[in-house]
Amino acid sequence: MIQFQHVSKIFHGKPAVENLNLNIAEGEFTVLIGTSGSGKSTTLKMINRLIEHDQGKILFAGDEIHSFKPQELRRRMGYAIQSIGLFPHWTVEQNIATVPQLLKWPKAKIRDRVSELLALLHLDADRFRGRYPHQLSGGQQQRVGVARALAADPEVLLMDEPFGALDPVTRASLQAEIARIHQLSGRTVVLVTHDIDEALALADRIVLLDQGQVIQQGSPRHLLTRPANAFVRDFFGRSDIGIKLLALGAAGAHARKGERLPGKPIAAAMTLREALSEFVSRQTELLPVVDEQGRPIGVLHFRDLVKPAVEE
Ligand SMILES: Nc1ncnc2c1ncn2[C@@H]1O[C@H](COP(=O)(O)OP(=O)(O)OP(=O)(O)O)[C@@H](O)[C@H]1O
Repeated sequence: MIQFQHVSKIFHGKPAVENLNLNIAEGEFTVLIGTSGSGKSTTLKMINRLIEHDQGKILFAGDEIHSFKPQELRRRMGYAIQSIGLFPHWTVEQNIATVPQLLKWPKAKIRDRVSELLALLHLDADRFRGRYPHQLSGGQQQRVGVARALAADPEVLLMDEPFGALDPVTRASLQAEIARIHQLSGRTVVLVTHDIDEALALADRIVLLDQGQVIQQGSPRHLLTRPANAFVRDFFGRSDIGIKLLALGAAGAHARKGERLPGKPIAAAMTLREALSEFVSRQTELLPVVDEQGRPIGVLHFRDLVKPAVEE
């Protein structure tokens, strides 16, 4: 879907991105992560030509991005950023409708789409569509920013620290929304973050950058279990790697199916990292597991945390 071939960007004689090769498949959730100044935002902005690359080729859907008009690229790619960039004198509805208006969608279709997106992001349409950005909390503004990026159902969603500056609870709930939207829509997503747990929770593929170069790329499990060098190991936190691996597994996949146990159950979708916390805080070695509808599916055994999943 998006390919970088030997791409470099040089600012004032210094490369911000150097000889970058990336292949982002359609439908894939790619997370760009790295130290501050490693070139993450520059890489993202080169995709929709907010920054023009100096060397190499960037292909979108098979064609060099210079063959597209920047406006066309930006209509086909939603873009959400930390500072949100909502228009202050426009209502929530007008902000979300920016691209559909440009595309001259009929009024009724725009209204329906705004309602649909507000519902998707858990904002009550009747209460929020007429409000102005200053009448919203920071988290609500970020939700509207994400809704705006999704409005015209873009082929690609580009996000630069979209959940930055949020409290951990709101951040976790927006992360869950994005994961759900990605699963439902099957859209290609490229997200920049410096939050390792966010990257591990969301990514199909992580691209770790340092000083404008890719140090390693692969699935979260691959980077945690087969780090290419000491930098990668240190970046993901040597002592913490086991705990981070637990965050990649779900209780449902590790539960012994068919077993039953009374007591307060945990959800099948709970990560093994959270389950570990439950084992310790409840001082138990067995936890009943239920599915989304609350039906019992089995029992998670403490000792099974370190075994491969029954099915994953
Ligand atoms: N417009 C610009 N002019 C000059 N230098 C720039 C410009 N934009 C970025 N740079 C430089 O390019 C390098 C990469 O910047 P970039 O913003 O891509 O990094 P980043 O990984 O997104 O960093 P952070 O996590 O701090 O946001 C940095 O050294 C930065 O100072």
